[in-house]
Amino acid sequence: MRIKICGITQPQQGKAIASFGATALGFICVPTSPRYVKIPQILAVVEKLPEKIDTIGVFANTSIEEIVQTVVDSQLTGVQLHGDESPDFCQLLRQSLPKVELLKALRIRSGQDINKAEAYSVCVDTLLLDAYHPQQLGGTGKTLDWNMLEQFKPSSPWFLAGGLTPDNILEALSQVNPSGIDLSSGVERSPGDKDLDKVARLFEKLVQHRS
Ligand SMILES: O=C(O)c1ccccc1NCC(=O)[C@H](O)[C@H](O)COP(=O)(O)O
Repeated sequence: MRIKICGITQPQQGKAIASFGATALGFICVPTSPRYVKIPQILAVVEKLPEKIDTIGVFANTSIEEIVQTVVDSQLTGVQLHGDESPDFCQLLRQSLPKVELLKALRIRSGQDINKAEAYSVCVDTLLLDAYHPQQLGGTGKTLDWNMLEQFKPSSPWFLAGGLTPDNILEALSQVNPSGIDLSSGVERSPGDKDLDKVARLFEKLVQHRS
């Protein structure tokens, strides 16, 4: 299972989280977020990481030019679209970045939002299901209604996100079967400042899940 820790801002924390076993780190490229990082800050983290880890830039409702520039300059391996981007936008971005993993986040409020998944499955590599919040796009700490996802089996791989913590991860994984999990505020001291003790506890729980 892929394990993505999102909202990384500090090189030493990124390196430590990679050594615990994260398979992907996320960088918030959304200026209104308290976890916002610019290109030099992302590069400072990326340069300390082992090559095999995925590095994902998270964007929302911005231009293709801005995304491409950030991906190239920050040496990112993936782009997560976390706003209201349409399938057409995803397809255009794919043409500009054919070798970069493309993820589309869907913020789930109802079954209707889940039904949108298939339209994106054909134009992105991976889906990410996050909780809906009326004011915030992500990093909200709100959980999804996992019951709604018990039968969710899209044609592309998908991450479960939204309010996951070391305390609830086993319960979540007992109900749903994602290809990966994504955590941010559940392993933080404050926005952008990861709590390495919580990250360690998460990986202990994931060992229990496997055995
Ligand atoms: O984390 C942010 O501040 C953020 C801001 C704007 C768009 C997306 C953002 N985060 C995206 C993520 O992938 C988070 O990991 C995801 O929303 C889960 O967050 P949490 O509920 O805190 O685990």
